[in-house]
Formats: sequence, structure tokens, C-alpha cells
Amino acid sequence: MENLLASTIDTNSQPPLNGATAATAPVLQLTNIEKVYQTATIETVALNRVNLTINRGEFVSIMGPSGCGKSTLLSLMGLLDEPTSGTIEVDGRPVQSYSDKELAGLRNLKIGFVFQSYHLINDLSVLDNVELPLLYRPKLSGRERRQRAVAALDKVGLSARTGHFPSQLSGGQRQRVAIARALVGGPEIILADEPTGNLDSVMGEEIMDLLLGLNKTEGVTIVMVTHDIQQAMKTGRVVRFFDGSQVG
Ligand SMILES: Nc1ncnc2c1ncn2[C@@H]1O[C@H](COP(=O)(O)OP(=O)(O)OP(=O)(O)O)[C@@H](O)[C@H]1O
Repeated sequence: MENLLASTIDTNSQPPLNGATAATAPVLQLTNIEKVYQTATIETVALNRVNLTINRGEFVSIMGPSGCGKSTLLSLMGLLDEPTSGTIEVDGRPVQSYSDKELAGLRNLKIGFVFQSYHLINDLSVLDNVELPLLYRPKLSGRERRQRAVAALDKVGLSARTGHFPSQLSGGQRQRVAIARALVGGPEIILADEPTGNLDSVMGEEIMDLLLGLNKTEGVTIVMVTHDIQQAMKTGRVVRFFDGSQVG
């Protein structure tokens, strides 16, 4: 699974693409996806017959009102949850055909997550937070883990803050740490759930520029949920949802 990083770099040596073209290979493909949440009192159809293809190198925004299924969609794309019906394919292969070990590898290596509220561990330094996902990679030495974490922090412009704790950082800096943590494993895809939702407009712009740069210069495929139309318009494609269905 370590080769995923290498294959990412090979693939992305091509010019990065914003927007789907026939020449780009789908990295994620959702076909006829339905997700129904069943509780004791109510059944909620969170996603209804969703068909969505994400091509390698794209930056796609997902927009829609609260409760329309955006986070549900992201957790299905991140293989954190399963659809009630329909098919998810990763690199052209249905998720059901991957073994549990392969799926764990995909989640850990291929996909990085960024959340609105950062999800950092307050008791750990910036460097330790970023290094955390690498602890699941026994083949890496402690030194290699540290080097990769420092390199990821460098990419987000925070190499001077490795010894800080999250409480000593601004919101924008915390989100940068979270992005470094998402990047440290060398993922092909970043799934970002309202990454600027807790930030003021200046810090939000900075984070948006960082994500745009990662997409453009490193070819990282990004799917971002946002309520901000101006940010969405900077990405290659905007997909709109309403009541669990795509409306544009
Ligand atoms: N674990 C769950 N159990 C039951 N219902 C759920 C669960 N998760 C989400 N839902 C419901 O599914 C629907 C879609 O929720 P989801 O969180 O995907 O929406 P969203 O578009 O991300 O909303 P927001 O913009 O407010 O974050 C909502 O009606 C929600 O109440």
C-alpha cells in the first residue's frame, strides 16, 4: 500500500485538471447511491439515487442547505460508512471487492479528511498531531515519521510552530495543522467538510488558497463541502444538493 504515494506522484506529474474531462480517470464513482438512516422513531432518506463521479485531479465543491446530505456523502466517499444501496467504486473497483485490509489501507493512505472544527488533540503538540496518522504504519521508523510530519507542516507554512499546542494557535493555523495531518500520509484525495466554516473571511481565504495550491501544484483531488458560493466558484466544479438529491 506504500506504493499509493508513488503512484499519486506519477499520476500527478501530468498537468492538474480542474473539471471533468473524458481523458481523466475516475478516482471515485458513486452510482445510484441511497442512504437511509433508521432510528426507533423515524426513517430519514439522507441520499436518494445519487450519481457522482470525481476524476483524478479535480477540485469539486458540494453545496446545499443544512440537512441535504452533504456530510453523509462525504463519509460515504471516505469509506467511513456504507450506502443502503448503490455502488461506490474507487479507482474503477467496487468497494465490496476490496478486502478489509485493503479498505483500511485506502482509508489510511489514499484519503485525508479535514473537518470544520479541526479535530486536533489539545494535549499533543502540533508535530505530534500531524504525526499521528503515521503511527498506523509500522514500516516507517520514528525518524521517518517525524521527517514526514515536518515536511507536511512545511507545506502548510507552519514549520516554525512544531512545538506549539493547538490552544496556542489561531483558528486558521489550527486548520493548517489539520490539513498537514491530512497530507502527511500522501493522500490522493482530500475530503474537506466546511474547512473554512469556523474561520473569519481572511483566514478562510488563506485556507482556500492553500487547498487550491495543493490541488494545482500537487494534483491532490479535493472534494469540499461549503456554504460559501464565492469559495465554491473558485473550484473546478460545483455540485448542488437538495433533500438528498443532486439538483445541479
Ligand atoms: N447518524 C444519523 N442517524 C440518523 N439520521 C441522520 C444521521 N446522520 C445524518 N442524519 C440525517 O440525515 C440527513 C442528512 O444529514 P447530513 O449531516 O448529511 O446533512 P448536511 O447537508 O451535511 O447538513 P449540515 O449542512 O447541517 O451539516 C439529515 O436529515 C440528518 O438529520
